[in-house]
Amino acid sequence: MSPDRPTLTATPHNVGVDAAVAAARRVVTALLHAGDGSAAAMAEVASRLTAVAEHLEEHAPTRDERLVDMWAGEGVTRHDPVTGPENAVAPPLPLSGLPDGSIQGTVTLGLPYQGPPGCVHGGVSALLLDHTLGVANHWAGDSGMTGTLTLRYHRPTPLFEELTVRARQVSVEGRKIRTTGEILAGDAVCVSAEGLFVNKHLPRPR
Ligand SMILES: CCCCCCCC/C=C\CCCCCCCC(=O)SCCNC(=O)CCNC(=O)[C@H](O)C(C)(C)COP(=O)(O)OP(=O)(O)OC[C@H]1O[C@@H](n2cnc3c(N)ncnc32)[C@H](O)[C@@H]1OP(=O)(O)O
Repeated sequence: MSPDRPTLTATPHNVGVDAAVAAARRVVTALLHAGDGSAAAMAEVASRLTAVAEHLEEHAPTRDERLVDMWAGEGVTRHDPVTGPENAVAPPLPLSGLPDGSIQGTVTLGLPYQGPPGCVHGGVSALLLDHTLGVANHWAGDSGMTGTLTLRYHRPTPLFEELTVRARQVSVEGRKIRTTGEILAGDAVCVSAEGLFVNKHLPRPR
């Protein structure tokens, strides 16, 4: 972590659940690449993956216990579907704070996130931006829940290329927080977002 660019998201460890999740992401991507015409022994793959899922389910804590754990301490940034090293659905997108108060991260998305041919699904872009705007609010000090998120899709967002996702808080008036952000490929803005967040926080599970 560089001192003028603090990391705002959990750093993945190469052991424990983080390593297993990294492997699971590879499996999801590899299955999509393989497709139905693959020469891989899919019945055996399915059986081995089912055995893994059953092993995990058998040893998991209760859902209530897990929710408490997720919402305590550093856990808060470990499970979300955008940055979370414990969440195989997350690309993941690491985010850092910049000296000007904005935040930024880079990510390259593959086939699991495809919408139009060779391009990122618009809902996936919305997910990345909603979360990044939310983290920008935390970083700025006033945060809340998304009330309205307005997106403009300027040009198709490419898969397989490094994207920059960035956001900044623009204003706070009473409980209303305005935040903006973009997804860029190189210097070109692919998607821009304007969010109206309302300062409200649901209680954390205990
Ligand atoms: C130091 C290091 C820091 C870094 C650490 C990082 C840690 C990061 C950790 C974690 C990051 C998390 C990032 C998460 C990002 C994802 C966020 C989400 O996905 S949130 C889920 C989706 N959103 C919902 O489910 C909301 C559902 N809606 C509601 O609950 C309510 O409708 C809510 C809260 C939006 C408003 O309800 P009310 O009752 O509290 O508010 P009322 O009193 O009605 O309105 C207050 C003012 O806001 C306006 N307002 C209300 N709702 C609005 C809306 N939907 N759109 C626009 N304005 C709205 C109203 O017009 C009013 O304005 P007037 O004061 O009259 O000027």
